[in-house]
Amino acid sequence: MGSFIIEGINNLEGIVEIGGSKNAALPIIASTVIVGREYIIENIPDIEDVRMMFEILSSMGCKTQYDNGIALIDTRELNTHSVPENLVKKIRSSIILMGAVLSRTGNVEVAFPGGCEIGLRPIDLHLKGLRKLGAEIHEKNGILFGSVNNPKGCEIQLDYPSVGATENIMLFAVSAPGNTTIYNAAKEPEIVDLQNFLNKSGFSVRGAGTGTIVIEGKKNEEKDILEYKIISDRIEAGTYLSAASSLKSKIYIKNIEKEHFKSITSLYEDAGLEIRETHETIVVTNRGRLRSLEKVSTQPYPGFPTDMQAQFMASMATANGNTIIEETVFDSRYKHVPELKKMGADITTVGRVAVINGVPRLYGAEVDSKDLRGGAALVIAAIGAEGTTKVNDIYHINRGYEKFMDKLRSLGVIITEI
Ligand SMILES: CC(=O)N[C@H]1[C@@H](OP(=O)(O)OP(=O)(O)OC[C@H]2O[C@@H](n3ccc(=O)[nH]c3=O)[C@H](O)[C@@H]2O)O[C@H](CO)[C@@H](O)[C@@H]1O
Ligand SMILES: C=C(OP(=O)(O)O)C(=O)O
Repeated sequence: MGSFIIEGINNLEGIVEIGGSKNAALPIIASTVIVGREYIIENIPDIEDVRMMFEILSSMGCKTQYDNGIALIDTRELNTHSVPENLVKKIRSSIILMGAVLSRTGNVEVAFPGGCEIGLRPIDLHLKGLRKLGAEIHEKNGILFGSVNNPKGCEIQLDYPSVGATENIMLFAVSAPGNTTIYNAAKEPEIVDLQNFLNKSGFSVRGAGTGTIVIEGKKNEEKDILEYKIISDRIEAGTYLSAASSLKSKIYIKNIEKEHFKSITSLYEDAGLEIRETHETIVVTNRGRLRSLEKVSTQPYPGFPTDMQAQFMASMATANGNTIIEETVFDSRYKHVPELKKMGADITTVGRVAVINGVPRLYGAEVDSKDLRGGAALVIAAIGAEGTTKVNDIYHINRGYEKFMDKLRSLGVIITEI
């Protein structure tokens, strides 16, 4: 399954360019099936999850080509409403195809999705929303069968601002006649990107980025080739920021949308990183050991993202003092903790709370990556550790980080893949 070997070093220096956002690209690629046409989408990250989404679309009769960040997608010949079970189970965003395929064909068959194992991850809010819009959905042997005769816009109050449920409902509501209003919608920048994409496609969505999204359902017969550019990945940018945190470093992080990751930069500034912003670049300087922070809770956007929790924990593992982290979004997202402890970290978890007692140095060890961000956090920890670290099962990391090894090398990290 592949491993990284990382030699601990003394400082990071260089420039790293951030790619397109995984969590924006995946639902946008899924939404291309709603209208059969050709699309040219730029800034698509070169990652395993995207390759998987292309494989799903290809298996359903669509054509996809990808080269150097640009995808050509042709969904005119979609020939099934059945999403292949083996592929659906590999990525989380495959569930978003439910709303998109229902929109296009009025029917869908899809298994429960995969993705990182970071808790229960039910899809009750997706199903509740789609049903309210008129879909009939039942489950048999782990497969969801959906059909719709008379979709109708409606008001949907989400019990929690779920990213996936908001996206799924948007993709079905765009073609359900009448207005749909989603209350307590997720506010993530990736939702705004999806709205922008849908509007450019000829649909009518407004309010994304706030808790209330209004979708005017309508027939969309646009046929022209559609061009779009995905936003950059705020979590990838945050991950390189965390790489600078345990060493004396000066790195330039390019191609960012800095307003999207204010909650990340402000936390690292509080911990002692110097961050200077120019238009699309931030310059991060670390002059020594970071300070611990009293308490950090993960929250839906605009709060501190759960997708940065593991990397932030790796940073705080060598900070001066104790930090408390509370993971409020997922119920089981601490699988990186036992691995960080193998490297000498002093961390105790009780339920969703982790107490990190910063130690002066971590040391190299053999550790296992259990999920995407947890795996990245182990690499971050290894960069500042004394000695050699072997991080196993790096396919988790490759799901969501584009050219991770090459980008780290460009910052001076001594890393090889075996
Ligand atoms: C591909 C993608 O975009 N993944 C992101 C998306 O995941 P995802 O869309 O799965 O995350 P959600 O926002 O839906 O989940 C947040 C919380 O809501 C719960 N929940 C969700 C749906 C539901 O029907 N019922 C329910 O109880 C989940 O179990 C979890 O505890 O947002 C997460 C939260 O920012 C990120 O960590 C993921 O990187
Ligand atoms: C949890 C994540 O991804 P997914 O929802 O695709 O599993 C993530 O990107 O951190």
